[in-house]
Amino acid sequence: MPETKRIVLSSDHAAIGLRQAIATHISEKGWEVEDIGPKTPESTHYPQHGEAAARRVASGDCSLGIILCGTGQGIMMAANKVRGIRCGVCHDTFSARMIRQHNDANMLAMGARVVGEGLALDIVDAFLEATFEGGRHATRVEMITAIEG
Ligand SMILES: O=C(CO)[C@H](O)[C@H](O)COP(=O)(O)O
Repeated sequence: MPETKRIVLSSDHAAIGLRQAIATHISEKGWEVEDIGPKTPESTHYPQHGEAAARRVASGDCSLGIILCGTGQGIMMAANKVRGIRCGVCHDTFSARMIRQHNDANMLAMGARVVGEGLALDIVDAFLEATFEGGRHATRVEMITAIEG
């Protein structure tokens, strides 16, 4: 579990309802939630929301981030352009656990047009409850970081 229990949430227009459900769910579990996503359903652009959330994590302001769009893919691609970010798209609980345990992911992306709310909340729980195992996985994460130059 990270030291700071502050988490940033964001999304584009495709995932506002799911984002609000996740905010409520994780607040009830004691997380301080910084929800920086759009409040109204007008069409918007996922790269700006992915980048803004990623910068909150990269700066250390938030220890983790959860970002959403229709598929999770575009917003994940944007977040991973920010130095220090390791974000994976997960639509199953096994992957959500493993990106923390093996990849030390600091952001989770999901697609609101892919998963229903019940599964999405289970995925969030799996992500938040898992911890990085270190050891051989730390070597590999360091190799990912080295690619950033
Ligand atoms: O999933 C997404 C990006 O990966 C976006 O949410 C999706 O492309 C938005 O589509 P539209 O503008 O048709 O609502």
